[in-house]
Amino acid sequence: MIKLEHISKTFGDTGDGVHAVKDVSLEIGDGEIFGIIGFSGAGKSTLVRCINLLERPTSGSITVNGQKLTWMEKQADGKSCMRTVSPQELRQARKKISMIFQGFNLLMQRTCLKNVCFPMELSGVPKAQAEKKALELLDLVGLKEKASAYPAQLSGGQKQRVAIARALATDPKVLLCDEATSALDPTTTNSILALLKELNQKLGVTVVIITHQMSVIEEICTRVAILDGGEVAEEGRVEDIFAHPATDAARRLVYPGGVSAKQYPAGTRAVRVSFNGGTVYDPLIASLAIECGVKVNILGADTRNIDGKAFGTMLLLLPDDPNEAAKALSYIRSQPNITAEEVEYHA
Ligand SMILES: Nc1ncnc2c1ncn2[C@@H]1O[C@H](COP(=O)(O)OP(=O)(O)OP(=O)(O)O)[C@@H](O)[C@H]1O
Repeated sequence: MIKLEHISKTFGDTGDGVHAVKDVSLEIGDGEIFGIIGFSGAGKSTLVRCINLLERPTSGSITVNGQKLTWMEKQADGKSCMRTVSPQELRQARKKISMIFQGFNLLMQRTCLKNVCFPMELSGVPKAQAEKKALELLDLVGLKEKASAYPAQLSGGQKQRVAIARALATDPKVLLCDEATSALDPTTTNSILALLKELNQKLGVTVVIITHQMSVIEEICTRVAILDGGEVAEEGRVEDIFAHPATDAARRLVYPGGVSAKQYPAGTRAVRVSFNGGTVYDPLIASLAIECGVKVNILGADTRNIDGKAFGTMLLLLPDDPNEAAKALSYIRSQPNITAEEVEYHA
């Protein structure tokens, strides 16, 4: 379990410094794949780097794998001050909290095998034992045949696989992924996300992913926190956030293009249909035509399929005939897992 309590981080002076993270509290369960998403500058990297104290928070308590890494302590003058574990305890704790990065951070003069051996060398694991484990890990990430290749000879996706193998060398319980797929093309991104999901299931490792791409969250996370201006704007199950993005930040991330009615002429009647997790591709438009004899046009759509369920919104043009429009509206409203609102038009 990762428990963050009232984490704040200010760079520079507390007065006029940058408040990168403001009073963030989160709990991430063992074995979860948890996403932290936000726009550039929202404080994602800073927050995730607080989890392993690569960044020391200004205040707040951090507990990882049952161990308090920072905590607040009352002083004689009544003020609270932050305490941290000793450097030696932190080194031990970090073995169980690995991290991968957007830029892979591989050692370019070392072969893939030696890169994976590196954390084991630091821990004093005998060479033969380290090499045996490194080969197993390279096999696990599908790159055994690249053991003696150098990072420069690998593609971006392969480099990230080596970085993942290296991150697993200390048998971590937590894997922090800082924009780990942002430098990769969509196909490679998907293969790395599939690998992370597989490792989560096989090894039970807790995965924390920070990203600015909702598609990454959608692909593998079960829960997500949305950071906005250093604060948690929203937190919850991915499908709930997709169904009902309650904050402006969530709406901008979930539906960046939005579905706007403003581009259509005044007087047009339309209905905004929100899909709240029913079976995907329920043939709403077709059944409107067949069961009600009403034809509607799709003006815009921004829908997503998450685990076989439909989320998102669709803007439908209602027929000019008021009776037909009423019929269509009442049919749409009678459908399960759908909400419908008539859209107001402005000239
Ligand atoms: N070392 C630093 N010194 C001063 N300010 C910093 C430092 N690191 C981050 N910041 C500031 O803290 C804020 C949050 O930055 P952070 O990198 O955590 O955001 P982010 O959400 O990860 O952004 P991005 O997606 O662009 O990486 C930004 O305003 C940034 O300029």
